[in-house]
Amino acid sequence: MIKPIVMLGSGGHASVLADILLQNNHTILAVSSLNKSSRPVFSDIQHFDSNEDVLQFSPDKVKLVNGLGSLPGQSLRHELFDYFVKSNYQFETVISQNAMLSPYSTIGAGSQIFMGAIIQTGAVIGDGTIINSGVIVEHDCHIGMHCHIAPGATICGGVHIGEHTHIATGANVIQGVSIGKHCIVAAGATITKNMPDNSIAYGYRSQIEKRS
Ligand SMILES: CC(=O)SCCNC(=O)CCNC(=O)[C@H](O)C(C)(C)COP(=O)(O)OP(=O)(O)OC[C@H]1O[C@@H](n2cnc3c(N)ncnc32)[C@H](O)[C@@H]1OP(=O)(O)O
Repeated sequence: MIKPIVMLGSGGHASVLADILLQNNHTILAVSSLNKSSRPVFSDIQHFDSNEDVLQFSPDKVKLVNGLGSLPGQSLRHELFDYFVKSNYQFETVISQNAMLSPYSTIGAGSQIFMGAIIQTGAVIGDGTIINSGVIVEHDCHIGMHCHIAPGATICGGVHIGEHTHIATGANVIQGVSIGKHCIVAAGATITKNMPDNSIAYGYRSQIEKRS
């Protein structure tokens, strides 16, 4: 049975998710966010102003969708994920009908694959990771949990990316590179060398630095 959805958050990221869910014929029972959204996609959906209100829905009866966006240095998104998983909730995996996924790719629980994304054969996407609009994840890439691959980034074949790493919009990562955990690849950067955990890289001929 397809369980109805409770959405956490109602900002821009949540609205894209709601759009995909409705196109995929899901029912969104409620949205939880501090302020009631004026976005049309949420207009007919019940609103709660606290995440505590979500607990009134039994974990057996609903699935959650993590509608919080993710930018470098922010941790609320995965903290919320961990809090609700500890309370026995499951997060729905959201995949746009307009994404192209190889049947030989593996998509982790609660991950989100947006319009125009391409995920090739042998690729593995970790739990809770966002593959945003127009991202290319080439064959045999391994992307860890709670990463965000932002719009238009290209990850070439066989790349490994550790958990909680942000690959910003328009970045390019060449084939075979390893990027550690908690890294940031800045918007438009080109990565040609391995990056250690907790490092950041900027620019066309990317300088890799320790994160402060
Ligand atoms: C649907 C959606 O919208 S999802 C959102 C997707 N968005 C992203 O992925 C963007 C993520 N953010 C980035 O990539 C940012 O560039 C970051 C986080 C890496 C850097 O941000 P900050 O550390 O705040 O840099 P800040 O804005 O303070 O700039 C510091 C300097 O670096 C420069 N700089 C910042 N980002 C970059 C970049 N990507 N490439 C080159 N230079 C940069 C700035 O111009 C500035 O230079 P200046 O000192 O000469 O003026």
